[in-house]
Amino acid sequence: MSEILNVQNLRKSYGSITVVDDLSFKVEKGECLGVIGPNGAGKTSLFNVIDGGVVVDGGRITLDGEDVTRLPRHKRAHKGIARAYQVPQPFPDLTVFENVLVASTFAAGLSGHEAEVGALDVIRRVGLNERRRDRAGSLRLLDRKRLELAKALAASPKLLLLDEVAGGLTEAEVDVLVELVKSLKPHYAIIWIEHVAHALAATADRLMALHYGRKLIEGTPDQVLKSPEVRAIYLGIVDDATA
Ligand SMILES: Nc1ncnc2c1ncn2[C@@H]1O[C@H](COP(=O)(O)OP(=O)(O)OP(=O)(O)O)[C@@H](O)[C@H]1O
Repeated sequence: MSEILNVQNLRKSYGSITVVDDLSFKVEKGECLGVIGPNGAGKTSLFNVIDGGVVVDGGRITLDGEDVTRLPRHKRAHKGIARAYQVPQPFPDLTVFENVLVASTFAAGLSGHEAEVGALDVIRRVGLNERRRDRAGSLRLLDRKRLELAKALAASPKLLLLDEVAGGLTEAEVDVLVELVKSLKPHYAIIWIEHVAHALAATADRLMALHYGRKLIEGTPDQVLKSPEVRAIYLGIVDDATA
């Protein structure tokens, strides 16, 4: 496997509040790193500094060996960082195909036939082929999540940032999404922020728990979810051993 993202000693503060505190980790192609932490732990802030929405105060971010720390967001997108959001916001009056075509045209810089082929390919991969002519506004939530993923994939990313994409889904729908993310895993480096811990446990190779912007622990899902620190701080459970 090849290293796609390497983050070293990242720091970001807003005044006296440090939201990303000396954070270092790596993600390889074919790997999914799950990120958990209580509200306000700095998970969204971490995605913001990785995708270039927010400029870091210190540290270094490399993508596939190239330093992107000072690049603006749109340039990082062209280099291969794509993000899918919790609340999909497609153009509701455009079809599924047209929405993805917009992404493959502008984010991937494709045009004409190439853009159309690229859009149809990712639509198939997320399981929306049957619905490609439907208005995005008519889709149920799971299909809107699929469309959100297709738009991110249309940019031909190396690194896929999944920002609480399981939010709002039923248990059965989460299972479908988990299978979809698993099918994508071999082709990308994935970081998945999620409050639905069992979705991450089923998908991620490693979990990283954040607390006040700091890495609390990183390890296999089992190691992290069973660790006394995570149980105490993230899940609010105090073991006898830590009480
Ligand atoms: N632009 C900003 N200015 C000031 N404080 C900010 C800003 N953005 C985030 N914060 C603060 O940074 C901290 C981390 O927020 P962040 O949204 O990254 O946490 P989170 O782990 O994603 O939380 P949640 O699970 O609720 O989404 C919070 O205390 C938040 O209030």
